[in-house]
Amino acid sequence: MPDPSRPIRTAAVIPAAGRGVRLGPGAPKALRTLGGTPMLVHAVRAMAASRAVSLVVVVAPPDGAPEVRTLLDEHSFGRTELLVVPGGETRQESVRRGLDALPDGIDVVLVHDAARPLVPVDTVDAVIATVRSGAPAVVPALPLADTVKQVEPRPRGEAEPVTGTPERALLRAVQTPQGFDRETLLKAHDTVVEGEGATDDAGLVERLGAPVVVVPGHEEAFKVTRPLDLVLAEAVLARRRATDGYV
Ligand SMILES: Nc1ccn([C@@H]2O[C@H](COP(=O)(O)OP(=O)(O)OP(=O)(O)O)[C@@H](O)[C@H]2O)c(=O)n1
Ligand SMILES: C[C@](O)(CO)[C@H](O)COP(=O)(O)O
Repeated sequence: MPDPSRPIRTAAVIPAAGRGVRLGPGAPKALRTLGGTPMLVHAVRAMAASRAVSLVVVVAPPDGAPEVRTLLDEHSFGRTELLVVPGGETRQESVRRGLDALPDGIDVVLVHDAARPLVPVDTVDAVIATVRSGAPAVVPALPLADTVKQVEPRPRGEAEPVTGTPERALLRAVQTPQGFDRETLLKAHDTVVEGEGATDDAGLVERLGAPVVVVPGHEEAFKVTRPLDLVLAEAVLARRRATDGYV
């Protein structure tokens, strides 16, 4: 039985073990710089900016945990505690390793892509507040600007037959941090096996049949995936530095 007088503790797991193949050749994506600072450092700062987040678990490239620890030790994240663990071959495996490192006493868990370095703190806080108010799984998301077609996939270069057009007003593009009641997220990772097609943590929870809710996301929480995203991220960061004194 949970002790109602114990304060709710929130931790963030940051999967940062991806290679960044779509960004092109270079260092692992999380270690590439944005305005001279590694993307991962921006992502950790974004989580530490929330007063609710007391611990950040960074999931480093599988053979790079000591280097990532050294890099993070060169920066200050206020009172937020940091752990660094090695990641796995897939995002799901990397998140699982981060969850395994969580100490007792954490009730709410955020999972946040290192590849979304510029998520504003208001979005982080809105996700946490919604989990704390009783929702077991919360995702920030935005309506789509484009119409979406379902297709029969064909090899690259071949025309793909369209099989349907989902109603756009019912669709949302999902971002991170996604927020969870810890037990729900652990159960989802324990239950849903890799390869069942979940591309995010909320997708694992959906497969349990547990409710997932959406709160408004933010345009600046976009994922740095392709080279053009890096151009946009540099521009957003330069504007923040010029107008908000952001580091
Ligand atoms: N084995 C993996 C794969 C991905 N990630 C992390 O999951 C997040 C979202 O993944 P994505 O943007 O797809 O990153 P990459 O896998 O690095 O990109 P790509 O698919 O282009 O290689 C990133 O922060 C990435 O570091 C991870 O921790 N472990
Ligand atoms: C978790 C995520 O960022 C939500 O949009 C996304 O699903 C990650 O996908 P990726 O292909 O692993 O980047």
